[in-house]
Amino acid sequence: MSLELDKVTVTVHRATLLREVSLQVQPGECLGLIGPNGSGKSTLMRCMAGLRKPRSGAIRLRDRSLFAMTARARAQQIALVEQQADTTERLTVREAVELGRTPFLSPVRGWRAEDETRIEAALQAVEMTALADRLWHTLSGGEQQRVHIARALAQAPKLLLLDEPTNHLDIRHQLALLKLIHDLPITRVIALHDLNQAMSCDRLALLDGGRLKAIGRPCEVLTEAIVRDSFGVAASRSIDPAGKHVLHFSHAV
Ligand SMILES: Nc1ncnc2c1ncn2[C@@H]1O[C@H](COP(=O)(O)OP(=O)(O)OP(=O)(O)O)[C@@H](O)[C@H]1O
Repeated sequence: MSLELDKVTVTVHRATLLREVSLQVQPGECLGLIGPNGSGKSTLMRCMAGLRKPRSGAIRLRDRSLFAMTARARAQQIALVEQQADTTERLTVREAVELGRTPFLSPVRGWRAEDETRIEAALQAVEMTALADRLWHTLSGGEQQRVHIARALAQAPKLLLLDEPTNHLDIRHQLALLKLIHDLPITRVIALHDLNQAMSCDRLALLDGGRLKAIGRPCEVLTEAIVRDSFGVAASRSIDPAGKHVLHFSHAV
């Protein structure tokens, strides 16, 4: 599922949050979204999910305008895991994950065995099967985050958008989640703060002050000069024994 943004500009009152951002996400690609705090990553994610309409510019999902689609049609294709998601409902973990199947249900299309299978697989993928009957509000931050991801997986999206999904997760669950995302055969956009984790994406898009500053292969985008300029950090880069580029940060500049 391809996604194309053409000169997307978002304003709030007099502030411009995104300025003429144009990019294409190719089918099956994992595009990492990086940038300092406040650079516009979450705003761009919400635009890509169809939750925020740009003031100008176009967003097309496989050649179709995102905003010409109904919310239900969008939800059948796109899943978004937001940075801060909460619910006041008294839900169990399983019920929270079942919400991922809502876009596919209708009066003529009830709950099926296929939905059940997807719920079980999603719970298993994030290692939450054992906690399936626990109440959502009793979970830790990291466990809640894993449930959000399970809900998005249960949605079986063609485009998966993840806004800092490793937030709250311990290092084992961070690595397990990144591997899970890496192995998914669908189009993915993932906002990450950890620049070394971002190195594993197929390509990176760097936002700075609401503008797209660079897009390309991770080793092209995350140069020492760009890290200094956009993130204000002195860094050096090396290649580890597995052939992966690794950034070493020394101090703020
Ligand atoms: N409703 C709003 N009114 C005014 N400014 C806003 C509004 N929403 C977001 N902003 C501002 O827009 C900018 C971009 O915010 P956004 O959340 O997209 O950044 P981000 O790159 O995701 O940041 P972070 O890395 O801190 O999560 C920020 O400066 C933020 O303060």
